[in-house]
Amino acid sequence: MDVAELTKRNIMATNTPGILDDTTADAIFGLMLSTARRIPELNQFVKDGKWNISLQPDQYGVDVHHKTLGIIGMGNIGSAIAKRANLGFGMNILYHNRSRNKQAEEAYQAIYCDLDELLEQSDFVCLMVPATKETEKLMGERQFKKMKNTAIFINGSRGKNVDEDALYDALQNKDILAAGIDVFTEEPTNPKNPLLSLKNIVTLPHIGSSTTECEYNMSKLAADNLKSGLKGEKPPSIINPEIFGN
Ligand SMILES: NC(=O)C1=CN([C@@H]2O[C@H](COP(=O)(O)OP(=O)(O)OC[C@H]3O[C@@H](n4cnc5c(N)ncnc54)[C@H](OP(=O)(O)O)[C@@H]3O)[C@@H](O)[C@H]2O)C=CC1
Ligand SMILES: O=CC(=O)O
Repeated sequence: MDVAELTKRNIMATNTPGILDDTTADAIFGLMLSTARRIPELNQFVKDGKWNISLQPDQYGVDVHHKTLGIIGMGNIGSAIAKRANLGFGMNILYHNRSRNKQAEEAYQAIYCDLDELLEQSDFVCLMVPATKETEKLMGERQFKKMKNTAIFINGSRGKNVDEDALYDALQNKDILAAGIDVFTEEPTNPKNPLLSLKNIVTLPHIGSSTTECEYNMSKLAADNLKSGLKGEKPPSIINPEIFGN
């Protein structure tokens, strides 16, 4: 939304913050586990009736626990991912924002890094920044080349934040081990998207907040916002409260 323009025209803008943080973090952490342990691929292997000898080394996944997770965008959802990773899986947390997140540093021993340092040191890189002019194609050829070739890239943010051609090349050339993505540049993605032809990527149809409970809670808050707005009252989660004056 162009909030500045809405404010100029005295139009209320609302959203549903907070409600989806844990639900989205569950989905993105699940994507990370699925990619590292190759769960969708091995699920298919069993269902296709191919499990007739013991698993071969070329089917092994990689560990998640005690590895280093780099979170680009340590905000609400990034912090919920860091909580799961650090307190649940004993992972070391690196993060990059434009500003420091002292709360995450204290609660999850997260270490602030510049972007290149994070990319070079992380076993998992998880992108959780908003889509802005500044973050468009934040992950491109140069950034994928900085990552370890044993590392896994996860995008739980917005498709536009990644150069999909560069991601394809990085996966195809084995510059990185694998990727898990919940979001695409164009959604729904074209079934001919070259990324879908690769074995070392796990894809989801933007399911971050898609649980029965979370969708209900978001709808309810959206309805509460609308009801207040229609009565001329300040909605519970208004983005531009300045239109009500101080
Ligand atoms: N997959 C899904 O279903 C969902 C995806 N999302 C996506 O996740 C995004 C993050 O959500 P949420 O955690 O709630 O947002 P927050 O605003 O809480 O966090 C965003 C973080 O990104 C950082 N950031 C912003 N711009 C930059 C930049 N240019 N460079 C580095 N860091 C930056 C911010 O820190 P600082 O300002 O200090 O830079 C902040 O820590 C959403 O914008 C949305 O696109 C959200 C919900 C569900
Ligand atoms: O990506 C989903 C959202 O709610 O934002």
